[in-house]
Amino acid sequence: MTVKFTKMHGLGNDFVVIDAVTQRVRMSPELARQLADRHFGVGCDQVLVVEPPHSPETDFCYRIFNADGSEVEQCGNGARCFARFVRDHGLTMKRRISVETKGGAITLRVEPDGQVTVNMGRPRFEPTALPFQADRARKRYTLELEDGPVSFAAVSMGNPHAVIRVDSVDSAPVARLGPALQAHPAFPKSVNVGFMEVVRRDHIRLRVFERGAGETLACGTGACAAVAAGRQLGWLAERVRVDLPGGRLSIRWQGGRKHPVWMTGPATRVFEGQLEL
Ligand SMILES: N[C@H](CCC[C@H](N)C(=O)O)C(=O)O
Repeated sequence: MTVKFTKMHGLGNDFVVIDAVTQRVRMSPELARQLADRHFGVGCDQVLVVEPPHSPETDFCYRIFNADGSEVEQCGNGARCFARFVRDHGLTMKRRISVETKGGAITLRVEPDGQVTVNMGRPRFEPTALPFQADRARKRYTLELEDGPVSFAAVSMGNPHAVIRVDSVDSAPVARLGPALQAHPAFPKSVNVGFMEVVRRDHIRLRVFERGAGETLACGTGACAAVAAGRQLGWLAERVRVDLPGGRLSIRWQGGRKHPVWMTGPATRVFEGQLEL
């Protein structure tokens, strides 16, 4: 069976995007792994599958599979690429699109300049962001790892994040600490590990070792989690420029439990292709 796909990226965080609205596609963890393989498949950090909505309030459903085949709750860069994909493929003419994900419904706005603004929902700092029980009031946790204690903020953007403040992202031990935290019993579902350098109150640099994909060139939910954590800890302003290895995102969070995190950034189409499944 021939299935069309589009290769896209959000600041270098790359995706294979498949229209399962007009095509009959049954995604599986095994197929996602095959598609994501950079030698035997197309190659990507995540596979995104666009499906019809389950509820009348939303326009679409979109499913997210990491390169390791795990299906996850949310993907910020993927959401922007999803919005561009459904318009480019004539699945909608809307500029304001609502979509269901495993982590909840989000709304997207395609700007006249082609950038996409996403309401990523409210950040959650409760221990639900951490499977182990912890003091709700605590804004940072410390775990004893082999190399010593590591302090981090725990934030859920629908998917789990641990945000570590570092002096410099260039020298941050991303390849060592990322996997160590992900393997820790405190995170039985693993975790996305962000390394945040605060340049100014309105500017951070960030690297993210992602769950199910390793270090990526950008992570949208990671940028939202880092800004929410930094603001919660009093280090950041409401509007923050986030510089990731693959480029820049604009993140805004007013703070407080009621307000969502807003993310604005690009969505790029690389090529169209087709698969024999
Ligand atoms: N690796 C993430 C999913 C992709 C998130 C990232 N690509 C983004 O842009 O938010 C997880 O397992 O929760």
